[in-house]
Amino acid sequence: MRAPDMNAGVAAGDVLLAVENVSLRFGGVKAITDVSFDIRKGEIRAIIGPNGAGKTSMLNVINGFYHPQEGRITFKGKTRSRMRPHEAARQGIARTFQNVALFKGMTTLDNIMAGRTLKMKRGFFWQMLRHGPALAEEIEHRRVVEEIIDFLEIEAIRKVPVGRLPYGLQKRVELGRALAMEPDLLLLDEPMAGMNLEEKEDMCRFILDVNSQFGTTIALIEHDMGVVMDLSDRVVVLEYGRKIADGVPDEVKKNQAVIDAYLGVPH
Ligand SMILES: Nc1ncnc2c1ncn2[C@@H]1O[C@H](COP(=O)(O)OP(=O)(O)OP(=O)(O)O)[C@@H](O)[C@H]1O
Repeated sequence: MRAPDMNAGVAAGDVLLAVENVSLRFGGVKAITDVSFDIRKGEIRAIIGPNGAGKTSMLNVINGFYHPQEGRITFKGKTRSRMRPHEAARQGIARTFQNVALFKGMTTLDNIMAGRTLKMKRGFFWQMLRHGPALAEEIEHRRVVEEIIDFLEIEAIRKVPVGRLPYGLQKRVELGRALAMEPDLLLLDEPMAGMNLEEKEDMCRFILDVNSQFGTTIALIEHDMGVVMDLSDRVVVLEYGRKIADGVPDEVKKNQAVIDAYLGVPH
């Protein structure tokens, strides 16, 4: 697979996405309160915190699903006002979900192909004709998809409907579909949830390989602290919607506020 587009003048290590003073409320519930952090190009950034801390809400703000009442998001140097998820996807943000969100009756191949939709330039009419430029485009999409299948080692299940696959493999297909968008920023919501040890180890390896081989920047939510500390370059910690720590894993591990949050100590 080609490395994702290194466009937009964002050099490795520069800020790819900035979250500034974001607050999000649902009626009287404060899901996020005045949170700021950034994600640098090329890094693996973890967002952690106890249940209900606001992690999923934060991913939903980043990918345009929720619109915060306050604060702003800057991606690749552009500050957005309101943006819909498909616009975020078009700008290079892909995501996977806490519970697998695939077309269960469709094959692995078709699910990953569905991830290419945004990249398709020719309209429906041309695609139907499967002729000339549309055919050339389809061949190119196929090539990328086959490379992803190869990369994720799922050749054996390419024609299997995903509903029949074990959970760990479904999660891998979901990762494949997100990769098919060739994103600049990949958001993973609990990529190891519900997996056994072997499946977790596989997923860790794929995440590290996506990051190192394609240079894809990754932000992930994960509850398994061992995984978080092993995978991440930097970790931001939320509790009750507020940021309580931000730093490299070794610092965050020793942070008293983080230890208290995980032990449920009130402060
Ligand atoms: N759509 C919504 N409507 C109302 N309240 C919501 C909504 N989404 C989240 N919340 C509330 O916002 C807070 C943060 O929830 P969120 O799901 O972002 O936390 P989380 O850290 O991802 O939790 P978990 O680890 O349990 O998935 C919670 O109090 C939750 O009940």
